[in-house]
Amino acid sequence: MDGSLPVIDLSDLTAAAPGALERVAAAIGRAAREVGFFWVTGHGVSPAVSAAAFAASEAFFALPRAQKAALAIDRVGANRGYVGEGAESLDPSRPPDLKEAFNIGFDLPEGDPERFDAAGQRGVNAWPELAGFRPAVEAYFAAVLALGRRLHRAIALDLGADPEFFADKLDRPMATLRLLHYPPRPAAMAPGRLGAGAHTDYGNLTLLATDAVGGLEVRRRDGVWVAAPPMPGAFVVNIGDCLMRWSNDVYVSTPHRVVNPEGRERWSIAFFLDPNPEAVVTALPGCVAPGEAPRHPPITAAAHLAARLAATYGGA
Ligand SMILES: O=C(O)CCC(=O)C(=O)O
Ligand SMILES: [Fe+2]
Repeated sequence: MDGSLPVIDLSDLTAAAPGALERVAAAIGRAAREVGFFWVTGHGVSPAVSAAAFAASEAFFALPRAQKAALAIDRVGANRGYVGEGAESLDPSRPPDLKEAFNIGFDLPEGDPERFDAAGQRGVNAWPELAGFRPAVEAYFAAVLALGRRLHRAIALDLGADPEFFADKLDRPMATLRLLHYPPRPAAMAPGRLGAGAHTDYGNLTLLATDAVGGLEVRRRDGVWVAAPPMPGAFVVNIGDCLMRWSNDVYVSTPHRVVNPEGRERWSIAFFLDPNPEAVVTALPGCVAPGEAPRHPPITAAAHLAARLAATYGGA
């Protein structure tokens, strides 16, 4: 593999054609077991919606530092808000990532008793004062959430469950959209510093849209890092740790990283889809051989995510 990840065309699924779910389920199942990463085309997310989200992201990161800092994640809470350059190490053994990010979460409506929670995943988004930013980002959020849920129907089928298995585990998800901005690699930089250090993603699925600059690298099964060149209009989808656990490790959550390009900025938008906080993550029956025990004990999705986030921000 030279970085050419499998490409799965979802056109039939998007159009609800007969047999499409079975075909896509088989293709995703193969990619999820062998690589843990694949591209999707024909996904139904409008190019205009994506372009508007990228434009909103560029406008946000161009704001004066103080305006971004006013929305800092430790002020906003609940994993929402601005993460400045140097604040995060996706690979905690390396110097901090050379990137900045803005997180938008799945908000429950006003008056919902679970709109806030003590465990820190539920909360309310903070928005910059930028005309058009919020509607552009919310439209993109809704589009990728719908796509993520559609992909889960195929995944459930592939893992031997009913296609609707995940529906009530993703109706109030811990979903996070991250606008990401990678500055060009500076001339003098701490050795080993990357845009995003090697990591696996924490949740069920990640849907990543990148610009045409490149820099994403994926670790092959044999340990070799390969570049995953951008594919305009497509999403990179990868399996996260939580879905690997649902699948009893049948699917792989594959390490990846971002190397900042020389002399160029890079923008990407990652959408992390995690289950509802109270969903109990436990191996699907179809993934456990008769007479064998699941490889991991059950855990709530909230506890799983909290543990992974704590490690990244220099905690546990
Ligand atoms: O920006 C990218 O291309 C990838 C980012 C990523 O892997 C992450 O934020 O988890
Ligand atoms: Fe990632």
